Formats: sequence, structure tokens, C-alpha cells
Amino acid sequence: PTPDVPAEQTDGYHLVVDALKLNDVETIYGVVGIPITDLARLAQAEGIRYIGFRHESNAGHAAAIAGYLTKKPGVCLTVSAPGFLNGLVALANATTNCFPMVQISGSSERHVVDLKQGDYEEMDQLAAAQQFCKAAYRVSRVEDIGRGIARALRTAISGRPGGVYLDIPAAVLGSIMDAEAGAKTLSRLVDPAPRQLPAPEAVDRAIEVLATAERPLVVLGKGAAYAQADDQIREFIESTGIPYVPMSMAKGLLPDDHPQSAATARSLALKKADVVMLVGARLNWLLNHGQAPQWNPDAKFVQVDIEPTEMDSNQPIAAPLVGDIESVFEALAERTKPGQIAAPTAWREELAARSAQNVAKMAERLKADKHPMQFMGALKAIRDVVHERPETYIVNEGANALDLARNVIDMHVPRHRLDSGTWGVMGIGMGYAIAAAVETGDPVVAVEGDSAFGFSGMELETICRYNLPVVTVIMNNGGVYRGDDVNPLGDAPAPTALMIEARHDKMIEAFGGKGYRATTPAEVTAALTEALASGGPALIDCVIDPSAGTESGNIGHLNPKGIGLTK
Ligand SMILES: Nc1ncnc2c1ncn2[C@@H]1O[C@H](COP(=O)(O)OP(=O)(O)O)[C@@H](O)[C@H]1O
Ligand SMILES: Cc1ncc(Cc2csc(CCOP(=O)(O)OP(=O)(O)O)c2C)c(N)n1
Ligand SMILES: [Mg+2]
Repeated sequence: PTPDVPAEQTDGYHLVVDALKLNDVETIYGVVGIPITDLARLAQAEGIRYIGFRHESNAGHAAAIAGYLTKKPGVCLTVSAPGFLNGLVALANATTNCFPMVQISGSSERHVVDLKQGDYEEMDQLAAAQQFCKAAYRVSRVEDIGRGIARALRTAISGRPGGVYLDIPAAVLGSIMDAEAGAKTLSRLVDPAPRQLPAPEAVDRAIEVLATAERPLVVLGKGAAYAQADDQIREFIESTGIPYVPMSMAKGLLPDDHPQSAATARSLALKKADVVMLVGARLNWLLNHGQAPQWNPDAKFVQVDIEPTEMDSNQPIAAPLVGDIESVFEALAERTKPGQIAAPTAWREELAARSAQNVAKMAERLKADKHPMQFMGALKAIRDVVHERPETYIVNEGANALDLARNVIDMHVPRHRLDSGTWGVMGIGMGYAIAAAVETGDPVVAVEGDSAFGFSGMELETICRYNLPVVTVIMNNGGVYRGDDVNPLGDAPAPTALMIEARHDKMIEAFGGKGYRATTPAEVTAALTEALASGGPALIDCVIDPSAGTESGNIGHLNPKGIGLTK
């Protein structure tokens, strides 16, 4: 600068955008408003892709699954207070599922908030966020923006990934400082997710335990999918011959029709396995906490996880293998002697026989083509169409719509099934579908329960606005779990009832998308084939028998019993 030319200046808005770009953030998912509308405008003007949503929960779910798919933190941008709170379900869900994301929210004036003087959208957002995420930070000075962004991104992605909250008060966004000095406050992360190498003795201990197994089993969790160590994992499974079961989002890590898959003999595998190797899978409710009768009470556990405190959470772990999955499997490959770990043939044959029986039973169920259409008829049609298009992402939520689709729609490539995950949260559908399409450019089929769809259905407009290749397929059984509950006392709808005659296909037409109504599996096949060929937004309303479905799907036993509804 010279005396008559003022030094070039920058401000908080620009420093946020510069810091995000410096750290390879390419997309922001959000809902604009005070005080961050201009931040979204500037980000877009500077080349960051901005995807505008109708509700912050959906933007947050999109950011979370973007993180899961790309191994870079997804970024969600919200306004203060109510917008911030709307984002928290997704931030908490990301943390629960170990997806890396950062929620950036504008916030109100600190001096007004802290004296509770009644600011516009007054809330102590940092305090509120702490309990729902991996970490929460606030930037209080414009010169700290670069540090805050770097810290939030690194915390989200390193170690066990999760959701991070970054609070930026309006006053900080509006603060001005010398541009040269401002540029010096920015930094590019070096190695944001450092490899966590396993200790050699831990690797050897795990090999020993696996080598003694009569009936070994590998459980692949979504952590194994997230790690993107697909070749190393496949090599280990195939070289040892150990049977494996994939958790829902790990389906496709090895193709579901792989000869060592015990997915269709899951109960027998869990009950009889004597050594179980958990790979990026927590022994939580989804795995009955490792308890009998589902599990062999004498089973020994080997656990591979980046989070040391996960060990012994539910069962004693005989061989804790702490490290990132890629490094762990590289070390296992190095230190396992040829033939040292080999699954006995008898065990593999016992599981294969049970699988064959169960596959035959499923084939019978799939053939039953009653009218009105059943879940299985519609899901078989979807499976067959998607089977020819393995690059298609499957998003899935609901109760019966989730449980049945998980078993019917098999996967053949990694990280292509995105569902309600560890928390069983409804409402992930459209956000996950949008991010999968935006991040990959590949087609997405969202298989939605009719109730589940309702949580994010307004994003059909978002899908149409960006003309995304997303086909929403609704399993319309007219209710939460089913559509034939009745209110014993009068004609008000039962608590689980939705409109049987709902025409969801008309909804997408309101935004220029293509709507289809399918009452038979053949109509599902035709509609889905046409919709995928179009490459544009579409919705298929599958009219399903309202009496089809069980309460809470496979997890009805979680409902408390009490004395029952009749006094
Ligand atoms: N890169 C990684 N290396 C090792 N473990 C990981 C990695 N990423 C995530 N994890 C772990 O994977 C686990 C995921 O478990 P979970 O969500 O229960 O999977 P699922 O529900 O599919 O069984 C978490 O405990 C997390 O710490
Ligand atoms: C945020 C949130 N609110 C409520 C619920 C409780 C629930 C679990 S499953 C479900 C929907 C089941 O009906 P749907 O029609 O989608 O599926 P189907 O069985 O095929 O009829 C609800 C409302 C959850 N999990 N999360
Ligand atoms: Mg339903």
C-alpha cells in the first residue's frame, strides 16, 4: 500500500471462503438467511458449489453422507438459533454413525446473548451443540477464522470421524482486516487424517487368535466401507477363506453373491462362530451387544477399530487391534504366514448349506405375486432393474421398507447403500440422495417408506431445481409400519395411519419431475427403467397392500410391553 492507496482489506466472509477453498472444500449444503446469506453467495461466486435446501436437517444429512462417501468433511451451513437447531439432528446422526462433517452456523451478538438481552434469534449455540457432536468450537475474532476452520475440519476427519460444530458470530463475519495480514492467518491442513498404525504385537495377537479358530467369522461394518481399503479387506477374506457377514452399509464391500458371504446364514453364523473379527463394526444393538442367544457365549472377539475406547464396550475383546483399517490390513498381510489362518472347510460348507436353504426360501417369497402388490413384489422389481446398473446408489429408510429392502436388494460395489444406519433415524432419504448424486454424478434410487419419505419430501423441489438423477421409490402401504390400523373410538385416523390414497407421484410433478404410480411389479419395472433412462428427477409411488408390514419391522421387540392397550 502507498499513503494514498489504502491497504487492501478483507473481511470474515472472505476469510471463511478462502479457508474452505484452501482446504479443498468443494461443496456447501445449506439453507440461507441472516447472518450467512452473503457467505453462501460469496462461496458460490468463488467457485464452491452451493446446494440450497428447504430444511437444514436435510442439508446436514447431505453433508454427513458426502463426508462418508468422499472421506473429506461435508460442510453444512445454517443460520442462527432455529436454523442451527434444525441442523443438530443431522450433526448428531453424523457423530453417531462416524461420518465426518462440519456444521457452520452464524450466531448472534455475544454481548447481547451472554446478558440474555433478547437478540434476534438469541441462543448460546456453542453450549447447545457440545453434547450432540464430536467437538464444538467458536471463532470470536476475525483473525481466528483460518484456525477455526482448520481445527473443525481436522477434528471431523481424524481418528473416529464425526460431526463438528463451528460457531461464527455475525459480528465476526462482518469484521474487516488488512488483506495481507488476513491471508497469513489461513493454513492448509497437512495430513488431516493421519494413518493410525497398529502395534505389531497387537497384530500378532490377533493372528494367533484367528489361527486357533474352528469357526471364524468376520463382521464388516460401515467403518470398513468408509476406510476405502477394499482390496486389502478382500485379499484378507479370500486368502483366509473366513466367512463374513456385512452390516447394511458394508454391503457391496465384497459382492453380496460372494461364496464366502454368510449374510443369508447370519443367525447360524453368529450363533456358532467361535472367533469373531469385528472390522469397523461396533458390537452395539445392531449386533445384540454380542450376547447369547444370538451369539455363542464362548465366542472370542478380535476387534479392528480406530477408536481405542470402543474395545470392551459390550464384550471382552481378546485381541484389540487399534488402528485405521487400511494400516491394520496391510500389517495383517505382512505378518500372517501363508496358511496360518484358514477357515476349516466343514464350517464354510455348513454355512453355505444354510445359505442355500435360506436363498431358496427367499426365492419362494419373492415369487409370491399377490394383488394388491406386496413389498416383496415391488422390491424384487427394483432389485432386478438396479442389478443391471451397479453404479446406482441405493438410499433406504422406513421400517418394513428398510428391513425388507436390505435383504432383497443385494449390492455388488462398495459404499453404494446408504441407510438409516446406527441410529435408525427417519428423514435421511432426500438429503442422502441429493449428496450421493451431487458428489458422484451417478444415479440414485431412494427406496422410501411412505412415512419416512414425509420427513424430507419437500426436498423433491431441491432435486428438481438441480435436475439431479434421483428416482424416489415410495413403498406406499398407507401408514407407519402398515396402513390398516383402526381407531377403536371414532373415525379420526389411527396414530399410525397415513393417507392410503396419497398420490405422491403428483408431488414431484408440481416441480417438473416425472411421477409414476405403480400397482404391480411389472409397472414398477417399467417405471424404474424409464426413470433411470431419463437421468432426471422422478418419483414412483408403489401402491402396497395396506395390511403388509409388521410393527417396527424387525425391531418390534424394542417396544415396551406394559399391560397392553385393553384395560
Ligand atoms: N478408517 C477407520 N479405521 C478403523 N475404524 C474405523 C474407521 N472409520 C470408522 N471406524 C470405526 O468403525 C466403526 C463403525 O461402526 P458402526 O457404525 O457400528 O458400523 P455398523 O453399524 O456398520 O456395524 C466405529 O467404531 C468407528 O470408530
Ligand atoms: C426422526 C424419527 N422419527 C420417528 C421415528 C420412528 C419411526 C421408525 S420407522 C418409522 C416410519 C415407518 O413407516 P414407513 O412408512 O416409513 O415404513 P413401513 O414400515 O414400510 O410402513 C418411524 C416414524 C424415527 N426412527 N426417527
Ligand atoms: Mg409405510
